[in-house]
Amino acid sequence: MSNSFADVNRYFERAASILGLSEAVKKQLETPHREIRVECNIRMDDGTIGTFTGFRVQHDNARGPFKGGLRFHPEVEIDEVRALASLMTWKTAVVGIPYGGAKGGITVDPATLSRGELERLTRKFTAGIHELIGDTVDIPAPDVNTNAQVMAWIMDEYSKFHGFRPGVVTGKPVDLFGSVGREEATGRGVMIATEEHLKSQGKTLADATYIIQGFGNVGNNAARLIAGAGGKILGIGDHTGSYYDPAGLDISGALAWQATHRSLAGWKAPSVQREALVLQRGDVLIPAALGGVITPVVAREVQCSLIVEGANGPTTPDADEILHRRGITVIPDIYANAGGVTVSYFEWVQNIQQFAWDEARVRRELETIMRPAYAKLAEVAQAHSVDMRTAAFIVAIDRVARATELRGA
Ligand SMILES: NC(=O)C1=CN([C@@H]2O[C@H](COP(=O)(O)OP(=O)(O)OC[C@H]3O[C@@H](n4cnc5c(N)ncnc54)[C@H](OP(=O)(O)O)[C@@H]3O)[C@@H](O)[C@H]2O)C=CC1
Ligand SMILES: O=C(O)CCC(=O)C(=O)O
Repeated sequence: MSNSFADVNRYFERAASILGLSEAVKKQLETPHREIRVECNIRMDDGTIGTFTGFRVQHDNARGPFKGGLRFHPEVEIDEVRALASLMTWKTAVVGIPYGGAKGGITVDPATLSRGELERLTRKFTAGIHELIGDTVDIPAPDVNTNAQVMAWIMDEYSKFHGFRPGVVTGKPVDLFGSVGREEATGRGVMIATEEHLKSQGKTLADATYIIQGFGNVGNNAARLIAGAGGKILGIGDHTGSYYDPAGLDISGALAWQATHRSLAGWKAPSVQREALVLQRGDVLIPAALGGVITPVVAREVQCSLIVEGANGPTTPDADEILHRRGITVIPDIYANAGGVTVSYFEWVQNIQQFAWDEARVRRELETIMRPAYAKLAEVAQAHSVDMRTAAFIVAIDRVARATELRGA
């Protein structure tokens, strides 16, 4: 399952036509600025040569340097990277941080590589794109199957060409100019987005039950934080196992199991089929794995009344329409999962200032961005009588279009 650029552009078109943008401006905003494809040949541990393909799509930089994660996954391909890059443009605009949008990826299953092979591949990719990234140009960060260590290798490889520039990537280890709070930031942002919406309904996080698909960086931090705020998590799952208990799952137990076994496989809790997890009964569904998982078939059967998109592009446009008709509210990815890039922004600011913030400050500043952004979307949704996704795209496109016009051709 992957994201498609055409799908993102259906959402774009819907909002752009409400804004009354001309065809020329729409085309300018939709079209990626630059697409990089690099062949990465590395020496494998067994002495053979491994050939992998890496991509970086720089979608738009009207509002600041290109910004977005790097994904290592067997399904990475150019159309998906384009889709994810454009989502980054709209995401950074929705939360009003001074960036454009980009995304990268390498078509590889990192589980099949040794640590040494992974490092050589990361360095090869960095060497292939180093002239086109930089702390004022394009700033990668973690995404699916990449982490702080991968960012450290990118920073180190980049420094061989350009000297010490820690702001070239974010999501670095805290011991290597990373920011406290970046690791959990996307999950924390998902929690804040959920809390804001529940608040608008007169409820708290503790008043709802949750199903979370994906138990990686986004999913497990969202689960931990929501459970910590009193929310009852009924369902969780990763690639290896899905679990559902209407009485509530022991999230601390799941996290401890994952920490020692590196996945949820074998965890002792009532299990369900992987595809069935998102269809179970609960109040809030948080997809936090891959794109395209909420298809029209799923949308017709989902039982939760609120979907908070931790993943990028989890809902296809046809499914989105069905959810809308069924009265199911969707808090869209470009707002709901923006906590990660927001704390990446804080990391970049700290790198530039060479001054580290404490965790309390990171959390406080994240709240001051995420909470008013929700209020803005709710206001626009009401003013235009549209759903929250269309409202988010209206806010984002308006900001990017204004910056583009002010900068001129
Ligand atoms: N990391 C970040 O800061 C941000 C991430 N996102 C988005 O959030 C989503 C998750 O990213 P992230 O948490 O970083 O990635 P991770 O690689 O840390 O985790 C991905 C999770 O999804 C699970 N998964 C993969 N395929 C399936 C499947 N078919 N069914 C169920 N679970 C599956 C993985 O399971 P397993 O480990 O068993 O393979 C893992 O638990 C992505 O869409 C990403 O683009 C959005 C904003 C920021
Ligand atoms: O932290 C970042 O720069 C980007 C994270 C990301 O890839 C995303 O928000 O989808």
